[in-house]
Amino acid sequence: MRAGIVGVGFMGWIHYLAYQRSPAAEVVAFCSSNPAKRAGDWRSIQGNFGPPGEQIDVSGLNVYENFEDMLADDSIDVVDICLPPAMHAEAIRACLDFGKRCLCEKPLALDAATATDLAREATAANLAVAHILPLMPEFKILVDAAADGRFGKPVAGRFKRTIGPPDWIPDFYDADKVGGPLVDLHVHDAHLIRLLFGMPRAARTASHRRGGVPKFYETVFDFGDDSKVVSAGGGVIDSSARGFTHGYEVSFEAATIQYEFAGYADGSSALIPVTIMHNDGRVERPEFGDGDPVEAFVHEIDAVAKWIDNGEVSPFLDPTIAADALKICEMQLPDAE
Ligand SMILES: NC(=O)C1=CN([C@@H]2O[C@H](COP(=O)(O)OP(=O)(O)OC[C@H]3O[C@@H](n4cnc5c(N)ncnc54)[C@H](OP(=O)(O)O)[C@@H]3O)[C@@H](O)[C@H]2O)C=CC1
Ligand SMILES: O=C1CO[C@H](CO)[C@@H](O)[C@@H]1O
Repeated sequence: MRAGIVGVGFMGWIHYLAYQRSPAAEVVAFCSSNPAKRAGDWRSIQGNFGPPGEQIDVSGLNVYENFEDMLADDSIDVVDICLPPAMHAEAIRACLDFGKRCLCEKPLALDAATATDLAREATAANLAVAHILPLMPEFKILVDAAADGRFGKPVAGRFKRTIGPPDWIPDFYDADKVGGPLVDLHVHDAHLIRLLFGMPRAARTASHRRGGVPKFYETVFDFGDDSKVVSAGGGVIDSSARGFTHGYEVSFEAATIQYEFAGYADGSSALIPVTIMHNDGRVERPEFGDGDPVEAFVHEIDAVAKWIDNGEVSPFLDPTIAADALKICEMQLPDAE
């Protein structure tokens, strides 16, 4: 599979690294508004995991300033959209108009209505959405276990995802540009909850807000009966000492799985490794390699290559489920109850 990346920022760089490692895919082109990046100087890129941006060799790549010029490049099988959230819908529609298939970073759009329209207009035949959690081994175990029933059905889940102030993201709390932490951050867990438990019918949320946009929240989801007890919380705390925390405790009928990772501004970190507490009292800690965060993106790119090369659509990349994740985020808004 031959890809062209648009938007050379944090995710553009991480996806680029994943293509270098993927046996099934390669980057053949990229599009950037920045002349230094077009010349291969990607050292200005900032992010919160993975290696820092580097000088890359652009000699074998088709480099574009104008997105439409890249869309007309016949050597590209898939356009990899790594633009900010507010630019996703227009970029996807431009790909569809040119008859190009695309992979778009999460969130699919800034609101559920636009996301639902996009999923309908595009379909899973020509649009994939890059929701990474189900491809991270620490989270994949949950979706795999729910799918194969090895521990019975999932019956309860508590999810957590919290960051320090994301000062590196302009307009973070602007509902028309990024959408704040529910749409940009919690959407990861909303997508996972949708995959594991199906669609909740409502939610009750308590939140601190900034300019009307939830900043820190706790939500309990309503699935219509008490057979599924699911909650999620997180957002932004006021301390830059926190880099990033995510984790969960998910109970299946026969076992409960726990995991949590926290990274701090001083470079330290804390980990509760994936721990399976079987109902019969056994404790199991499966091995998941060295925790290299780029590896999950290699799995993601490999899944996209299967889609492009064989038409095999992964449910993890399905735009309808990505749109459902945004519907869940909107259930959690203060005026949604
Ligand atoms: N899956 C995951 O774990 C993560 C996903 N994301 C998602 O990836 C997407 C991109 O986020 P991220 O890479 O962090 O963002 P960055 O700001 O780092 O990169 C976005 C890039 O888009 C290009 N761009 C073009 N026009 C604009 C504009 N008007 N304003 C800003 N950038 C513009 C720029 O690239 P250029 O200079 O080349 O034009 C910019 O570097 C978002 O949807 C985000 O939610 C983000 C982090 C983690
Ligand atoms: O996982 C992530 C860390 O936080 C960022 C800011 O909300 C998100 O964009 C990203 O998806």
